[in-house]
Amino acid sequence: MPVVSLTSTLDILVIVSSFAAFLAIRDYQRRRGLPYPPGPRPLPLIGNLFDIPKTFSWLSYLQFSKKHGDVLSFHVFGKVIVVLNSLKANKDLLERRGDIYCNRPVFPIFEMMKFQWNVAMSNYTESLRLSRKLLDRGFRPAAMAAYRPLLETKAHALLSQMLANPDDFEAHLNHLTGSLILSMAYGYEVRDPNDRKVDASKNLLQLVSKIGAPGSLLVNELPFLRYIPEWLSWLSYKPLARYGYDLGQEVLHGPMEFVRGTILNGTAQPSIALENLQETDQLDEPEREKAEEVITRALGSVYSAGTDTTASSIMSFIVAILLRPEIQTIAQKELDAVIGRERLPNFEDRPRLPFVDAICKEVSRWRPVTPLGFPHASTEDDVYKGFFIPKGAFVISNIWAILHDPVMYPEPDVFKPERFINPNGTLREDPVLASSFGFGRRICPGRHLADATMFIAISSLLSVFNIKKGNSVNGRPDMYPYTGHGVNAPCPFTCSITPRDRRAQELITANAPEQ
Ligand code: HEM
Repeated sequence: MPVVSLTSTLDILVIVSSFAAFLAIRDYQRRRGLPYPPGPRPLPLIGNLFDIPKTFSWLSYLQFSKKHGDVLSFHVFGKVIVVLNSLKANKDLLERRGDIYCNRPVFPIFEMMKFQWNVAMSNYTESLRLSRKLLDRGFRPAAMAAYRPLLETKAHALLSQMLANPDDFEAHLNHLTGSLILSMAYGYEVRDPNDRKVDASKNLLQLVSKIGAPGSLLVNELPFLRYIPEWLSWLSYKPLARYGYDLGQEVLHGPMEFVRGTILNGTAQPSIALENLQETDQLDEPEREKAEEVITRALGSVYSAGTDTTASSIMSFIVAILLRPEIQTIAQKELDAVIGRERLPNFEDRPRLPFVDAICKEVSRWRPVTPLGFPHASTEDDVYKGFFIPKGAFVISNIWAILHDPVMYPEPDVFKPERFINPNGTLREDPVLASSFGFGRRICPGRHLADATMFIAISSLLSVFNIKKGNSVNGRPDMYPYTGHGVNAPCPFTCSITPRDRRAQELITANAPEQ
């Protein structure tokens, strides 16, 4: 008996080693002998699984890049993940070779959620191209100029909510960004502070940001785990997928059903949905259905991507003021000199408010809300700097590394709006900052809206409120931890937001929009 079992063990070893050798030779031939980009040494089978932390992975990638160079590769269960840590590598690949790096990687959990309808998850297909066209048109700078009165009104509503209930500042910021998108995209006015539509998009983005990073969920690395049946409750991914599916469908169809209802009863408000649906009127049936699908997908995608991102950035602005209160004093001096105390700021003031503008820029640099952007995937084998990048590789932009480069930005971890002010007091434009919105064909279509929202919210808050430290954060003053997820937001904290004086309070009340 022992002889037989020894033989079979040897047999298995021979079969496994031969298979591994076969895979290694096939891989070598495919690479034509070229190496993968450098990185930490992978373990057999699991590869670098344990080298990729579930949170704050951008910091680990940055450390690895100091040892191995700006283009890294990691291997997890045979999947190749390439991380680009410099502006040059991102521009060379994602922009100059944008036709190769325009797909999105496959995430089994998102397939289980049937989430491919979302533009951010979709490959660069014809339907995606049409959705992008619609979004690029709907959120282009000229369109943003037309939305300025809406943005200003929403900022005034933010101020009056802050005055009434300052402790709920996070909810008010989500309300601002969510209600803006719902109004622009669907003509839907959010009246209730607990509106489910705002919560649904925020919850969806938070879920996606938690489960969509490499190494964050085992089913993404071992797709067969998706078949674990539901009765093995704590091992099965099916309940999570169903929760994500339901949330996704609510975000995709809820507001569009609202628009269709208002068209039928004649109360539809101007919106990107209405404008595009009207254009489909002349189309015949199959084309019309396809066009409606493009509109639904495109707008569902901005609704899910545009709320939590901008709100989290404005939360980081509050954290920055708590850490460097003197910045608030300088900004308020500038606001008082340019605008006075008799009115609230508007977009026409922006060119004369370089310091406030520098604060907005520094927030995006200091705490980029999507430090790793969203992964691209390559559509064919490629070679860069002599390294082999296989078709289907995950390609990740380490936006954090670019915006924390100490040569470009000395003392990168310190919040310093001054770095964007020229010696003559004017604003220093910095094209590198655009990296916070990604690269190439998949660059964020909402970047102009995000920029305008941040300016109007930050300038309005500074003009009438004093933001100061609250009690403490978990007993540790001056510590403002972040989630470390794909959307990197501050963890809940307290602070005091009070009107600067009686005049400020009157201004807020006088400008509060009617509910
Ligand atoms: C501070 C705010 C924001 C930041 C930092 C941000 C950043 C990003 C980044 C890094 C990407 C991935 C780009 C790439 O793949 O290279 C992205 C994609 C996207 N963003 Fe934003 N974003 C913000 C706000 C918004 C807003 C307000 C909207 C909606 C109006 C929006 C809609 C989208 C969509 C739909 C995509 C997917 C694009 C695609 O896959 O083709 N984002 N964003």
